[in-house]
Amino acid sequence: MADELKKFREQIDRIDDELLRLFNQRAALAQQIGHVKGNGAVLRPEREAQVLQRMVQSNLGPLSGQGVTQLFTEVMSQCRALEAPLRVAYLGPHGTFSEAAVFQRFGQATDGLPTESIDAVFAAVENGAANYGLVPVENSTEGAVGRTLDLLLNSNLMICGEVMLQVHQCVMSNENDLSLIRKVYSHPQSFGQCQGWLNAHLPHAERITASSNADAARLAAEESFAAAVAGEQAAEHFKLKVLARNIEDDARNTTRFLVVGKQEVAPSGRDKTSLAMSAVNRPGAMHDLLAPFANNGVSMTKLESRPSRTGLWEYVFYVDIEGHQSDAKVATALAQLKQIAAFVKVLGSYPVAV
Ligand SMILES: O=C(O)C(=O)C[C@]1(C(=O)O)C=C[C@@H](O)C=C1
Repeated sequence: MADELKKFREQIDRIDDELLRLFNQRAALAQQIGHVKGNGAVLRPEREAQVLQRMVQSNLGPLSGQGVTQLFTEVMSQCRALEAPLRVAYLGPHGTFSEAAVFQRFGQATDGLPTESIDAVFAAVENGAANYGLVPVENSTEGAVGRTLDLLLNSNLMICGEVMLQVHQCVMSNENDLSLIRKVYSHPQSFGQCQGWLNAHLPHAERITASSNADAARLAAEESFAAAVAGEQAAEHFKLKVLARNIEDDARNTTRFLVVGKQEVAPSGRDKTSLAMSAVNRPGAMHDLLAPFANNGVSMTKLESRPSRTGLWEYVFYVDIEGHQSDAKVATALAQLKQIAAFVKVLGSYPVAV
């Protein structure tokens, strides 16, 4: 048994030596690419998406597709950081799901900049304090994030990418046992996602709303007999014990985030285009707006409406379509749409989340 273990570990050592040599060879190439780019953008979302897709497709296992994605995200993160530091603004404080989404997408060699609001994320990118921003746009249980949609409409920033984060909620506390909990802090959205579990396991604990999950964890850390519902990252940050994991009522609970920046992203081969549009006020106008997509064989993956804020009962429609704005079909559909819509703004073309 001991002999066998030793033999396997020697093989692993040899593989690690080889991996290290190859990682450094890859990193040196990234440095050379950095010089070729000069002052151009270091982050190339389309290239990163292609690298991840190719690796997932060629993966023969036993590593999972998600595992391969995580490994290569970190490899690219380290390589990219040798070209230039990457600063990404997000909705803070430390310990939020937004922070987790930043590191899931960009890897650990990233400088995260927590801000106080979604507005402040946009402002940080606009004024150059951050290279990119990451903002929540919709949750599978709670729906659209209106503030993000409104800001996209009025900002010059473009959507450069999307991130899908599986949201797992935990109960965390200074206490060791659920039976001691008298108060639970959380953000209203998280309470909404965990109602069933809380009713079953903490029916008598008072539920107190906090401005973010991370703030809930901070409050719970300052008290006895209190707990917070938040992501595991908040427990680590505030040194709380996790008393229960995955307490969300829907196990598929997912939040979609957008990466915003000043860059137009080139096609990756698997892209989405987001746009905002409004119809002239006459019968059938909405139907007409959707016709260019159907007529050109462009699939719509999302349709969301928001009050336009310019007149009573006028709406802006947010649409996601498959394909890049430079694809022939998409370009034709957009040209036709511009002829008939009262207003159209392309918010960006970007790779589908890998
Ligand atoms: O191909 C590039 O442009 C690189 O800079 C290399 C690399 C990588 O590590 O593969 C790193 C950063 C870019 O965002 C894309 C890819």
